[in-house]
Amino acid sequence: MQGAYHQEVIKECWRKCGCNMNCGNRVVQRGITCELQVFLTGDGKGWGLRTLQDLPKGTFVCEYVGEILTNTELYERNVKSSGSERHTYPVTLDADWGSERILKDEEALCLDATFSGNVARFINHRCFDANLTDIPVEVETPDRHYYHLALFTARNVNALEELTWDYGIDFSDHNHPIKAFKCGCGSAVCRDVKRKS
Ligand SMILES: C[S@@+](CC[C@H](N)C(=O)[O-])C[C@H]1O[C@@H](n2cnc3c(N)ncnc32)[C@H](O)[C@@H]1O
Repeated sequence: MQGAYHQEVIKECWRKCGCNMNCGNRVVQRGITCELQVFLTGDGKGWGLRTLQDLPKGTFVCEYVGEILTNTELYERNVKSSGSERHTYPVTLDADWGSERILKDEEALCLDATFSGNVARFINHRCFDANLTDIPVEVETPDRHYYHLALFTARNVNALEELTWDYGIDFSDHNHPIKAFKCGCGSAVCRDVKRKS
């Protein structure tokens, strides 16, 4: 994943720490605190998400919420809905960080926001220089098979700026089970250049 602000994993305080909810190491579990707005982008990307306040670099914006599926369940869901265009992109959870073990498909988890999610499902993609970056966060459970995926600002973001995230799509991979959209991120380093020509 891209972003100027990136660290491997955040472990937030939990019930065994003896602190309370005001502890400075309980950020993601307190939920969204900045003013966000879903808006119509008007540039062909459909709905998007923007901030209504200036956000300094490193601000927690929101969690990426979705149904937790195994890769096998996601594949079956995709097969059943083939033909209808997908409007959300499942996020693969890189479970077992730090371990050399390669997970089997039926074990590997992902978050699918197609039927159930939060405002993060309105965040549009931007190649490379997106203003949000994702950081795995361990909240409450030390189980490394599942973690929360939190989105933080990768730089200072001004009020009314659209919030964007690099979905990590390989636009040249035509064999991927999910057909990529034609990217209109507008980035000078857009990865979808060949498809446009
Ligand atoms: C997670 S949704 C984002 C919210 C979406 N714009 C909506 O109106 O619900 C992902 C979808 O948004 C659109 N999208 C996101 N980023 C885009 C981009 N850079 N260029 C064109 N379309 C984009 C694509 O249709 C994609 O399938």
